[in-house]
Amino acid sequence: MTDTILEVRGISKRFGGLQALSDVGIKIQRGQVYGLIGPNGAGKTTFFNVITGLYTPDSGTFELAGKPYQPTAVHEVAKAGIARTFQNIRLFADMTALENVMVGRHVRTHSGVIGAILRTGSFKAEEAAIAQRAHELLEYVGIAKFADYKARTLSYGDQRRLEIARALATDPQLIALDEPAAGMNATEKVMLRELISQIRKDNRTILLIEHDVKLVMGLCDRLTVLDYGKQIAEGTPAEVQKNEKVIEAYLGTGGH
Ligand SMILES: Nc1ncnc2c1ncn2[C@@H]1O[C@H](COP(=O)(O)OP(=O)(O)OP(=O)(O)O)[C@@H](O)[C@H]1O
Repeated sequence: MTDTILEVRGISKRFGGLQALSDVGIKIQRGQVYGLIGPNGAGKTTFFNVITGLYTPDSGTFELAGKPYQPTAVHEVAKAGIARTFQNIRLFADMTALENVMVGRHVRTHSGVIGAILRTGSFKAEEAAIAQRAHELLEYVGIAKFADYKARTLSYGDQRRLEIARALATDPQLIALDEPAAGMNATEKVMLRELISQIRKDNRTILLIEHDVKLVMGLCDRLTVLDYGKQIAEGTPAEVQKNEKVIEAYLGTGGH
């Protein structure tokens, strides 16, 4: 078994006259927290959208756990083992927290639509198991007490935790978090950091887009820095922090 979870090479994506990504490649090892940073508009979300099947790249190849992988449809990506959260939270607002996590879990179930309509014995048993697993995940992310609350009534920070629980429900090989700390206060950020560390300790691999540089530097094993769609640096946080191009992109005339 390979230790590389995701390897992508040569990803390019153009929107009209704008080259959003130019020949970007990353390699994420099992158990790593891998960061993706860069100034506004650098191409981070586009990259996430490409690897999770929302955008079709103009070029590039993908391997997931050593096998060729084609991120076509979003549900296929989840089945293949990549789960994600969104910069703009995308929960089912009028469903309970528990139901939101159960939806994520259905990616891994077998009874299917016919079983659901006929409410067969195996369907009911499977639903009970899904509900139990969903409860465990709500506990894991620290919001079990809100299991029966509608998602929209949860605080911003708790909604982000709920998105993480829903992503974990698919049993991903890789969980991709798009700006999980956005809009969080300092206390929520500390809790998020603990949660991400815990997810890693539990042998999950994490790809993280985050604007909070302190959070990224503290959490990531390696990171890639994008600027205007180009990969300007790759390495450990210590290496990246010293990189001239990175300093220029964030602080110099290239800052945008
Ligand atoms: N669907 C789209 N159509 C046209 N242009 C797009 C589309 N999605 C992104 N872009 C453009 O591609 C560039 C990269 O955007 P992207 O959202 O990937 O950057 P980002 O690094 O995630 O930025 P931010 O930190 O602000 O979220 C931007 O110039 C953006 O306007």
